[in-house]
Formats: sequence, C-alpha cells, structure tokens
Amino acid sequence: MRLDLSGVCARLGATEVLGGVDLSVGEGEFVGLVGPNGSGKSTLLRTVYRSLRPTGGVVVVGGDDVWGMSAREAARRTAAVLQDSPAPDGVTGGELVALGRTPHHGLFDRDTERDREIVADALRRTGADAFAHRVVAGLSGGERQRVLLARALAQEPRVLLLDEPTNHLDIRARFELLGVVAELGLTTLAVLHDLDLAARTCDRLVVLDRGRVVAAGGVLETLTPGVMRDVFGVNAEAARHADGVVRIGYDAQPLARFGPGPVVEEQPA
Ligand SMILES: Nc1ncnc2c1ncn2[C@@H]1O[C@H](COP(=O)(O)OP(=O)(O)OP(=O)(O)O)[C@@H](O)[C@H]1O
Repeated sequence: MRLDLSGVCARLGATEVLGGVDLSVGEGEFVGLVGPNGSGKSTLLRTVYRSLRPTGGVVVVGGDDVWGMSAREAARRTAAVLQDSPAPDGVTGGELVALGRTPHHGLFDRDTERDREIVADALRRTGADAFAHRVVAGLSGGERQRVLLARALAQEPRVLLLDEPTNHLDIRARFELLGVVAELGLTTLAVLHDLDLAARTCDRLVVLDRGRVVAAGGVLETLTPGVMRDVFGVNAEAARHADGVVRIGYDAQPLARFGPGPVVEEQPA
C-alpha cells in the first residue's frame, strides 16, 4: 500500500509548521525522513496517523484520504511507533502488544486463537518475547521500544510510521531494530536523526527543513555537502565505500552561523 502526501500544510498554534509537503512512499519502500530539530518531522507523521488534521493538502494511504475514512479503517492501514509513548499503569508487554489487535475487533469481540498467534509472532519478531510478562513501566527505554514495535506489528498495518525508533537503543540494538523493520517489507516512513543509520537502512531519504522538503531521493543525491551545510549546519561528505555502505565523514566543528555559539564576555579595556 502506498503513502502519498500532496501539498500538506499544518499549523501548531500560530505557527505554520508544514508549508506544502509533497512526499511519497511506494509499496514496500523504506523512506527515511530526516531534518534538523524543529523542522516538522513529527508533525508530518501526525498528519498521517490522524493526530493533527492538515490545514491544507491531502494525505492518501492506499488510494484513500486518511482524513476521509473512519479512525478504525485508518488504524487498520497505518500503525505508528512514537517516542516515549506512555503505557497504561501495570500493563505487561504482552497485554500492550495485544492492544494492537483493537482495530480488527468489534466492540464485544474477545481475542481469538489467531489474535494470540499474531501477538506471539510480533513479540518474537521484535525480540520482545522476554518482556511479555513484565510490566512495561519497568522496562528500559530500549526494551519498551521493542514492545511498542511489536504492538504496531500486531496491528497488521500496511503502512508503518516510526518516530525516532532507535532513540533509546544502544548501537547493536539500533542495527537490529532497523534490520527487523527493513525485513518486514512494509511501506515504512521513519523519522531518523542518525544519518549514518538512515543512509544504511533506507531505500530513499526525504530531507525536511523549516516545514518544506528540500531534497528527496537516494542517499548520495540527498545528503550532499550543500544540504549538510545549509540544512544541518555541518561540513560533511557522504561517500559510498568499497563494501557498498554509505558513510558520512563530519568536520569536528559545527558551522558558526548556526546557533548563537558560546557566550564571550567582553573584557574591559
Ligand atoms: N503546540 C505548539 N505550538 C506552536 N509550535 C509548536 C507546538 N508544538 C511544536 N511546535 C513547533 O513546531 C515545530 C516543528 O516541531 P516538530 O516536533 O514537528 O519538529 P521535529 O522536526 O520533529 O523536531 P525534533 O527533531 O526536535 O523532534 C517546532 O519548531 C516546534 O517548536
């Protein structure tokens, strides 16, 4: 199932956070959404998982406007793994993952054997089975992140949205989690801050800056020295190495014109 945004605008308070975003993720494609802090990445995801209605433009999942369908239908098509999603008090990993089945149930339906199999499979695929009987609030950030991904998988979505899914993870767990996601073959749009990880994992990247798409395409087409300088404020160069992996070499110093820099007190003459 494809995801297509066209001309999407969004406001938060008086601020226009998205100023006409066009973005597509093809069936089974893994697209990384990157950009500096405050560029509108999380806001863009919110317009897709129906937490923030766009003020303009259209968000289409599988050929239909997500804001024109029922919340239940939208949840059958799209699942989101968000940063620091709160879990209800006392709920275990297994119970939280089972909540992913909700969009597939009628009001009075009970879990079926198939539901239990799907939940067990989601826990196994994300390496979260060890947390099935543990209270989610007592899990580490990385452990919780796996459970949240398992919940999203239990939802059996056709489109997966990830907002900084590797935030709490150690380096090995980062590779593992994104490897799991890549192998799912789902249509995936993931906000990632780690550009090296994004370059390794994603089929394509979309670079957002101040609510607008400034580059989209293959890793080397998007993370050009100009984009690294003008959007991210660093001197850096991405290059494909002999093993086929794109790595980014950074200058140690951020560019001076980004941010106020250190405060230097004037000395009396
Ligand atoms: N309630 C609000 N009212 C006004 N502005 C807001 C509100 N919430 C967020 N913003 C602003 O909207 C902009 C976009 O925020 P958003 O969280 O989408 O950015 P982001 O690219 O995901 O950032 P980060 O990388 O830091 O997570 C930011 O400048 C933020 O300060």
